[in-house]
Amino acid sequence: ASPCDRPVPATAGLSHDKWEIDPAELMLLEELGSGQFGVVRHGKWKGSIDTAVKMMKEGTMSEDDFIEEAKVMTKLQHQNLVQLYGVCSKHRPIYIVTEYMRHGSLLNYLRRHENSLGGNNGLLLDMCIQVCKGMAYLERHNYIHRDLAARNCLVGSENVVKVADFGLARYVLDDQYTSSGGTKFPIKWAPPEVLNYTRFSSKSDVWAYGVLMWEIFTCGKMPYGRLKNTEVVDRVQRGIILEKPKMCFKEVYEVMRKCWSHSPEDRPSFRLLKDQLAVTSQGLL
Ligand SMILES: CNC(=O)Nc1cc(-c2cccc(-n3cnc4cc(C(C)(C)C)ccc4c3=O)c2C)cn(C)c1=O
Repeated sequence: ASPCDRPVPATAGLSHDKWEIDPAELMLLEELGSGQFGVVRHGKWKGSIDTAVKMMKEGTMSEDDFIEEAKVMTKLQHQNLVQLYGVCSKHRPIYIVTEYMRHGSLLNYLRRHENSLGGNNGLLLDMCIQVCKGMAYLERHNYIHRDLAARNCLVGSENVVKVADFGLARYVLDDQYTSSGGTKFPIKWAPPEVLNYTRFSSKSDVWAYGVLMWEIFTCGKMPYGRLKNTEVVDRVQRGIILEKPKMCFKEVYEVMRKCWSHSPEDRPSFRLLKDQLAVTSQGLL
């Protein structure tokens, strides 16, 4: 449309593309690792703000759809969500710039600190509660994660835990990851309705959250051990659930079991889980 008949955007933010970051303001530092979309580096934004910069490998992501969604994602702000600062979309590869978490993934943190975390039910339960708060915020905003797991949570200073990469699963082009038959599909975190119909919802996130609680209380064990994906699908569909981790209070295991109710309606919301875990935590500690 010609500029004259294009409506003036309601808020200044829209007109100045405030989700667009000028790459000249970014200083790229050491490599942090690589994920579904390629290499991620530590970076400094405007000279002082610590960031993580995902450099999107060509062909790994439906970029235009993501750039559209980024406008929504930058508005999701909570102390237990890894903040999306913005994108550099005027060049290729595009960059996704987020908050930096100094201790890396929760899964590696649990495995590295098993000895000090092992007996500390208070700390482990606090980690569960932090993730639950982040997920309750997403639930309130009708936002589904689609790949909640300890590997997709990050740890900052003072044992802060935040949920990362929420909603990004929708933009992955690798069908080994997106189709439930694919080798990269997170079968062990998926409820029956996702295994059978890929029907994602906040209640499928709640199932995955139960598995994440199990990961936390086992200090990062692989759910179902070395069972093949087909064996896990069979067990989940027959209602066989993960056993209680040795060091876990039975009241906490009860919460996990509710997250693994076969039908989504019987699973608690994150809102309810948050309150239940707070009560359990006061009762036990
Ligand atoms: C020492 N500190 C750090 O390492 N800190 C950090 C490491 C990473 C990091 C590094 C390498 C790879 C990945 N990674 C992992 N899994 C992913 C999974 C997906 C989905 C779509 C499959 C869910 C998408 C992107 C990623 C992804 O970028 C991350 C998050 C990100 N952030 C914010 C940090 O503070």
